[in-house]
This record gives sequence, C-alpha cells and structure tokens, in this order.
Amino acid sequence: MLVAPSILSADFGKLREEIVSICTAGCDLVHVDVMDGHFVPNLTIGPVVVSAVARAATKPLDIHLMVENNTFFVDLFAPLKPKYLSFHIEEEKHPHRLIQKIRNLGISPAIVLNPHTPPSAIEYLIEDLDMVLLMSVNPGFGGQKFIPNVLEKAPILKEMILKRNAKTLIEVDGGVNNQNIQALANAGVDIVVAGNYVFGSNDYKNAIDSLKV
Ligand SMILES: O=C(CO)[C@H](O)[C@H](O)COP(=O)(O)O
Repeated sequence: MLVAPSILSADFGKLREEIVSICTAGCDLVHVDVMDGHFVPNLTIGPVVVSAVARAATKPLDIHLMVENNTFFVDLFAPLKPKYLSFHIEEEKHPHRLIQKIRNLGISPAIVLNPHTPPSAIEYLIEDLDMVLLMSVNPGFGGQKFIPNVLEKAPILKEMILKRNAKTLIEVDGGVNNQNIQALANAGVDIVVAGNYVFGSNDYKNAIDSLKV
C-alpha cells in the first residue's frame, strides 16, 4: 500500500516543517487538496502556496482538484509538475480531452469519483488514466467518517482495469485509518490518502507505517 498524507490536516502555520516531516517519515506522495468554494463548500490553497509545498517536498505531489473549471486549474497547477493531477468526473463535460491535455503536459492523469458515482462512469476512459481516486467521504473537508461503499466499488473497478489490461492504480481518500486499511487492501486499493489519521497522530512515521499493509 502506498500512503499519501493529505496536507489539508497539516498545521499551515508551520507548513514547510510538516511537509519535511511526512517525507522523512516515509510517505510515498504528498496529497494536495485544491478547493474553489464552488464545486465544494470550502476554499483551500492556490499555486503560490502549492509551489512552496513542492519546494519543501522530497516526494512527488498528488494534486486533487475539487473545482468547477478544471481546464483553468490544470493550466494553473501544471507548471508545478505534480506526479498526479486529478479532476472530478462529475464536473467535466469532456474528460477524454482533458486527460490527453494533462498527459501532454507530462503529468499522470487521474479521475476522481464521488461516493455516489459508479465505476461504470469511467469504463471507457480506464486505459487513458494512470490512477482513479475513489472518494470515501463527500469532498470538501478533512476528518469525516469513512463511507464504506468504496469497499464494494474498488473490486468492481479493479476488475474493469484487469479486463482492459490497464495499469491504472486505485486510490481511496477520506476517513482512512488503521481500522479500515486491511479491508481497503483486500478490496484491491493501491494508494490511500490520509489526513487526520496522520497529522492528528503524535508520531507521523508510526501512523504512515501502520497504513503500509
Ligand atoms: O479530499 C479530501 C477532502 O475533500 C481529503 O483529502 C480527505 O478528506 C482526507 O482527510 P481525512 O483523512 O481526514 O478524511
């Protein structure tokens, strides 16, 4: 299991220190939540702060866009060269076109599915995606309760990936902790995002290690 701590739960008063700490503690990716106050009822950080995060991080960035105008935000964040740039299928009329755009910028394209969206929504996009992010909370806030329907969706998605001989990874985000990590691994999940569980602990290394099942 790869672990991507979500910096939404970090102490923004000492953000550089927080980023260095999770990277030293052995995280695999640094997960960044970009919210525009329209697609979700919360507002987070823009490219100025994310560029400071990128300078502090020794692990690749995994940027999750929770925004209305995906193309505008892809153009804004692409210069920071994240490993993954993910956008919501619920908010995109031309997902195939946007996937190609992200790939042509040298970034791994990923799509996010809200808790109510079935894996079939992206069946014909699978081969073009490097990752699919399944939300296990409603997007917008950290520290919410895990919605277990993701344990049903992940195996369905995995089967679609295998059927198409694709290498697409499955990531799950929201309410992940040491109580549900084994069930997520059994369901075929490759990467977990964890905010409160990591940043709310007093030992980041222990918390990250406990998710690497
Ligand atoms: O995308 C998010 C919210 O929209 C966060 O990444 C997610 O909620 C992680 O936080 P936690 O592990 O505390 O649930």
